[in-house]
Amino acid sequence: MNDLDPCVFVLFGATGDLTRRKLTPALYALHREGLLPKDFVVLAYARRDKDDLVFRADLKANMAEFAPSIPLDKWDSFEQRCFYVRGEFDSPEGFAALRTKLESLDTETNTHHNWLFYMAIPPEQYEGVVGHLGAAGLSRRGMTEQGWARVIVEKPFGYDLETSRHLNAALLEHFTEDQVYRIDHYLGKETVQNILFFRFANEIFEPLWNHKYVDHVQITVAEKIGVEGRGNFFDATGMTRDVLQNHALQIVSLVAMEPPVRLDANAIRDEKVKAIRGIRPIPREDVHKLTVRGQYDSYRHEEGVPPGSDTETFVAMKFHMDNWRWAGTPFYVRCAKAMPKRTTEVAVQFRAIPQVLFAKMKRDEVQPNVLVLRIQPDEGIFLQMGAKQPGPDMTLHPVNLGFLYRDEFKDMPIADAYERLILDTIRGDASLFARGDEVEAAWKLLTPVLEAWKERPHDVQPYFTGTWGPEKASTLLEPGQTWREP
Ligand SMILES: NC(=O)C1=CN([C@@H]2O[C@H](COP(=O)(O)OP(=O)(O)OC[C@H]3O[C@@H](n4cnc5c(N)ncnc54)[C@H](OP(=O)(O)O)[C@@H]3O)[C@@H](O)[C@H]2O)C=CC1
Ligand SMILES: O=C1O[C@H](COP(=O)(O)O)[C@@H](O)[C@H](O)[C@H]1O
Repeated sequence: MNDLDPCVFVLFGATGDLTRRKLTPALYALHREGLLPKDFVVLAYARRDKDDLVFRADLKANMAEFAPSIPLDKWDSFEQRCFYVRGEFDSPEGFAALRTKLESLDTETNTHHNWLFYMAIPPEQYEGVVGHLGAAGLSRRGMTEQGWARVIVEKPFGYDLETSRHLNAALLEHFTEDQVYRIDHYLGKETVQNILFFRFANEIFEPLWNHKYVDHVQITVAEKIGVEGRGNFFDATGMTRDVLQNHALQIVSLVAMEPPVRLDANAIRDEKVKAIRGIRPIPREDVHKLTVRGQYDSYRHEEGVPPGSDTETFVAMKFHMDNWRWAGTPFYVRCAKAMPKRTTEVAVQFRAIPQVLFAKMKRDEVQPNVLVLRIQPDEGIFLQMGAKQPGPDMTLHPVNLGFLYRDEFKDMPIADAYERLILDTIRGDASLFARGDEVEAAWKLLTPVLEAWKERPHDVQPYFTGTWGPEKASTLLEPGQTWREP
């Protein structure tokens, strides 16, 4: 056991997809590994007529469906920690009953009035639930002497700049920013966290990490799958809102940021928000030159997608950075579904050599160095170098230096991102969570682009499933640059 604060994990959305697919396995895995606080209980607040026993059976069924490989050897002790209270989201009486239940759990289970509220619910319900928590005295804004209250909010954090500001204001009416944990599950991925370690624990790369040595950076978030039955949700959202605004921009900020003054939540997030603010706004007249949208061929036949939909399943953007470190080094970001493979990577392409020694070779025979941070799958880091191919000729051959997590950390499987992030909320460490100003900075950059796209809906280019997207994406690149095939 550990010295984490005891607490109650109050779950809103106990029957939802996120709870079934992600939260149940993560909570149980943490319990099984002995990583939860000794005194820790899960309390679901939901509208369906159930009791503790039915709720526990449902959780067990989630494990069978979504995490069958995790042994249930410690299930009995886990389910003893799980409770259910019935209530509506719009009922003050329901929230009063929740308060009574919390207080009785605090006494019975020694959870010290520490409450963690998880919003695994549709975003349109956030404001109402948070308001009721405030009205019932559960948010305990600014009160610390009686234990802590924290709220975990799931993406999307708004739909554009205005709605994100509205959501932040609604949260801050009842909680302080320090109490709010906005989850972006990419930040819980081991290899995304490793971007920070790789950059700031290795002296050799930091001097090269700037416009003088880096020609450009490519960030790819590619999924092999299409919308997989989520057509309704996805068609109203699109790839830009679903992935680029959050996951991809979080990666951009970690790659582009300056070293934080210390490794704490606000110092890290101060630098990340500066990095996002450093991206040059895309003027309306340049939107069609700096962004490309695509849609995979069978998208309009997916369930829930209207026949004439112009929603993008592929998006690529070119970002110029208006800061000292990256001036003149573009960042290319592409996020897409129905790609040839599932892969997320950062490729830092260094500048070409001056060509003096190899003047007789064609330019593209001397490939510039590329550093690839592979975030998933086959997590690892590779540095592409040029080496002499054995033999009588002076032939250059690209080779890789690198490591794979699965070889290097054999007995340390990579945990699911939700495990790490839930643990951090209990620890009270918000380093891997998006702060309100970061989210707003991202929307400030993208909202004008989304607005401009509305005027040119037919710019969405078709592409074949299993290809790297529309040809037009290459028009974003500068001469001599090509999109990588990860
Ligand atoms: N699913 C995923 O993989 C991911 C989800 N998210 C985010 O997580 C959140 C939840 O998503 P997801 O689980 O997919 O959503 P679901 O629609 O599957 O689940 C919603 C949950 O909220 C409950 N709920 C909705 N309205 C009410 C209401 N008026 N009163 C009481 N309960 C209500 C539902 O209860 P009931 O069963 O009674 O209707 C259900 O438990 C969303 O914000 C989503 O964007 C983020 C990343 C990934
Ligand atoms: O948030 C989301 O992310 C997933 C991709 O996550 P990954 O961990 O599998 O890379 C994406 O499929 C989904 O549309 C989006 O909402």
